[in-house]
Amino acid sequence: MKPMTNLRAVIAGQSAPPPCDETLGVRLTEARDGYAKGVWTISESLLNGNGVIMGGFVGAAADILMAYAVTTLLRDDQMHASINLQTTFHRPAAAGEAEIEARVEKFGKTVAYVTAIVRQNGKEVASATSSVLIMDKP
Ligand SMILES: CC(C)(COP(=O)(O)OP(=O)(O)OC[C@H]1O[C@@H](n2cnc3c(N)ncnc32)[C@H](O)[C@@H]1OP(=O)(O)O)[C@@H](O)C(=O)NCCC(=O)NCCSC(=O)Cc1ccccc1
Repeated sequence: MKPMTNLRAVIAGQSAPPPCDETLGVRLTEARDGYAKGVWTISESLLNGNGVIMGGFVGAAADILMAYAVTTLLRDDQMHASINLQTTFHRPAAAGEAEIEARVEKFGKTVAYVTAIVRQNGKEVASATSSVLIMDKP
């Protein structure tokens, strides 16, 4: 495995984001108290055969913001991993800009329950839920 990126350092502006953020075009704009917000610049390279954005990429973008929301509540000696991800596609997403907001709904000792909403042109494009395992760093 490659070295880990410390998401707390990313939030603090002290580290570059992990490669997946750049690959997908997701940029964190705010993260605090179990909440994270970001802008997703959606490339045409993510279009599917129907001419809309492939649903898996929409879920992945939401997953990225949910990770930042959880990170705001972690101790420095903790890390996390998503253990499931469910995305509902309310409208097709198009190439261009979208906004993503993520919230930790419940932060337990070992599992956090997180939701996210993806909006484009002021309309809800997708909503996502995820359970996230909280672990001690090795
Ligand atoms: C169509 C339906 C599933 C159901 O709609 P209904 O319950 O009948 O509701 P309604 O008709 O009210 O429509 C709701 C809103 O949607 C809008 N709209 C609809 N169609 C289009 C359109 N063509 N283009 C633009 N907009 C369209 C429509 O104007 C309305 O918007 P509005 O309220 O006026 O602003 C809708 O929820 C939807 O498109 N969800 C997203 C599904 C999605 O993107 N999935 C992920 C990608 S699939 C994948 O990756 C797998 C794959 C891989 C490879 C190859 C192939 C597949």
